Amino acid sequence: MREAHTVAQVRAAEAALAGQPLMDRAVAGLAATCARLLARRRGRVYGARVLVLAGSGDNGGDALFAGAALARRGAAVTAVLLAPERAHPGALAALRATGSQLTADQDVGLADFRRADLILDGIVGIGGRGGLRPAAQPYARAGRRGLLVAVDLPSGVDADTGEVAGEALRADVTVTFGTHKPGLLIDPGAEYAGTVQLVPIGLRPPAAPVQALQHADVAALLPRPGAESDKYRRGVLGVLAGSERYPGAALLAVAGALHGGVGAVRYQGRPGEEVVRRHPEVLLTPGRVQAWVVGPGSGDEAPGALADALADEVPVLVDADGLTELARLGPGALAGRAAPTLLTPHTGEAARLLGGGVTAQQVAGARLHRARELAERYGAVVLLKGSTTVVARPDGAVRVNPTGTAWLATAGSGDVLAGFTGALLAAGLGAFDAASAGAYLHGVAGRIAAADAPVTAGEVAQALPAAWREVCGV
Ligand SMILES: NC(=O)C1=CN([C@@H]2O[C@H](COP(=O)(O)OP(=O)(O)OC[C@H]3O[C@@H](n4cnc5c(N)ncnc54)[C@H](OP(=O)(O)O)[C@@H]3O)[C@@H](O)[C@H]2O)[C@@H](O)CC1
Ligand SMILES: [K+]
Repeated sequence: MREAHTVAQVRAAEAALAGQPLMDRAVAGLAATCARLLARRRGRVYGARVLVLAGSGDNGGDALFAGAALARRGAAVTAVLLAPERAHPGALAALRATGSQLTADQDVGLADFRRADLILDGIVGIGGRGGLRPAAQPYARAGRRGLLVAVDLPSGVDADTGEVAGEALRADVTVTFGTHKPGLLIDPGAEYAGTVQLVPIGLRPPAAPVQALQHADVAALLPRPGAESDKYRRGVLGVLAGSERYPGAALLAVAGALHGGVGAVRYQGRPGEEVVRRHPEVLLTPGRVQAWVVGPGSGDEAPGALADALADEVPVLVDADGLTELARLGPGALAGRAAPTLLTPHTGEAARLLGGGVTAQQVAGARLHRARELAERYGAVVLLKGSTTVVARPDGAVRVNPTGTAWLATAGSGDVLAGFTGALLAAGLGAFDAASAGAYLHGVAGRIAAADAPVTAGEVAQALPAAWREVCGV
C-alpha cells in the first residue's frame, strides 16, 4: 500500500527525529536516482548537462546538494537561483566547491532549461504556498529535451490536495522523501508528478489519511467462496438499472455484476427479457438481496427505483440517474438509513449533488476536497470517478485508485463499474472496501482490455476475470 501524509504530519514526523541527517538521506536518494536516469539515457553521468532550479528553502537545498553530487561525478552543472540572497547556504557552498556555474539570470536559466539532459526542480517543496510565482512560471511553459526530476513534488502542485493554482512544472520523475504526499496521487497534481519514487529517510508518520492500494491489498479484500458457500450465502445483488429508453445500461451493469463474486444477480427493471436473453444466469423473480445497485440508465424510472432501493435495509450503490434523483432530494433522503450507501458520481454528478453553483470543473480541480465534502454531507461513501478515482468515507479517510486508464472514459464503462462494485457489496465487503476494490479491478480490466487501443465497456466487463486473476496472482 502506498501511503500519503499531509505536510503537517510530515513536519511533525520530521521534528520527532531532530538531529538526524534527514537531508543527507534525501539528497543521497535523489542524486542516486538522477545518476541512474542519466546512465540509462546517455550511458554515463560524466559530461551530462544538468540544470538545477533552486528556490529559497530546503527543497532548493536538496536540489543544490544533489547537483553538487552529480558535478563530482563529472556532470556539467548550472544552478539558477530564484531567490539568490536566500538560497540554502550549505548547499550553495557545496555546489560552488565543485566549480559549477551559479546564476540568477532567467534568460541563461531558460536557455539551459531547453538544452539540459536533466533538470532538477527544487523551486519549492512542501513549504510552498499559493501557485507558482512569476519568476518560475516561464519554466512551466518552456520546451525542453531533457528529463525533469521534481524534488519532493513538482513545484506548483499543492502537496496536501493535488490542486494546481495556475501552472506547475511537469515532471518525468518525482523523487519524494519519507512518505508520499496526497498531491502526488491525486489529479491534477498526479499528472504533473510523472513516475513517483519514494526515498525512505526514517520518518515514522501516523496513520495515513490517504492511501493507494496495490495488488496484494486488493487481493486480501476480495471475496472467496468457502467450501460451505452456496449461491445465497455468497450474496445476491439486486440490480435496478436500465429502462425502455436505455436497455444497454442494464446489460452492462449486469455484465459487471456477474463478475463480482456474488452467488446470483437479481434483475428488477423493465428490459428483463433482454437481460435474460444476454445473461441467462440472471434471476428475474422478486426476492431478498444483500445489496442494490440503482440508477444506471434508469431514466424516468429513477425516482421509483431509488425509493425502492433506499427503503430496503441493505447496502445500496447509487449511480447515474439515481444520483440525479438523489441530488433533487438532497442528503435528507439518506438520513434515516442504517445500512451503508455508496455514491459513484463523475464530476458533473458530484457538482449536482453538491449544489450551490459548484461546477464539474471545480470538482475536477479539487477532487480530494470535493469527494470528502460530498461524503460528509451525505453520510455516504463516495467514489468520485475520473482520471484518478477518489474514494472518500464520511470521516475523511480516502483511498485513491491508481489503476485507471484514459480508455475507460467510454460510454457504459460506469455501468460496468456500478454493477461490479455493487456485487462486491452484496458479497459482504464494506462500502469503502467495495468501492476501492471495485475501482481498482475495473481499472486493471480496462488496461487489459484496452492494451493501448480504444475499448468498449462490454470488453472491460469481459476482462474483469483476467483482472481478478492478475490481482490475486493466480
Ligand atoms: N520535512 C522533511 O522531513 C524533509 C524535508 N526535506 C526537504 O525540505 C523541503 C521543505 O523545505 P522548506 O520547509 O524549507 O520549504 P520549501 O518547500 O523549500 O519552500 C519554502 C520556501 O519557499 C518559499 N515559497 C513558498 N511558497 C512559494 C512558491 N509558491 N513559490 C516560490 N517560493 C515559495 C518560502 O519563502 P517565502 O518567499 O514565502 O518567504 C520558503 O522560503 C521538502 O520539500 C524537502 O525537499 C528534506 O531535505 C529532508 C526531510
Ligand atoms: K520541487
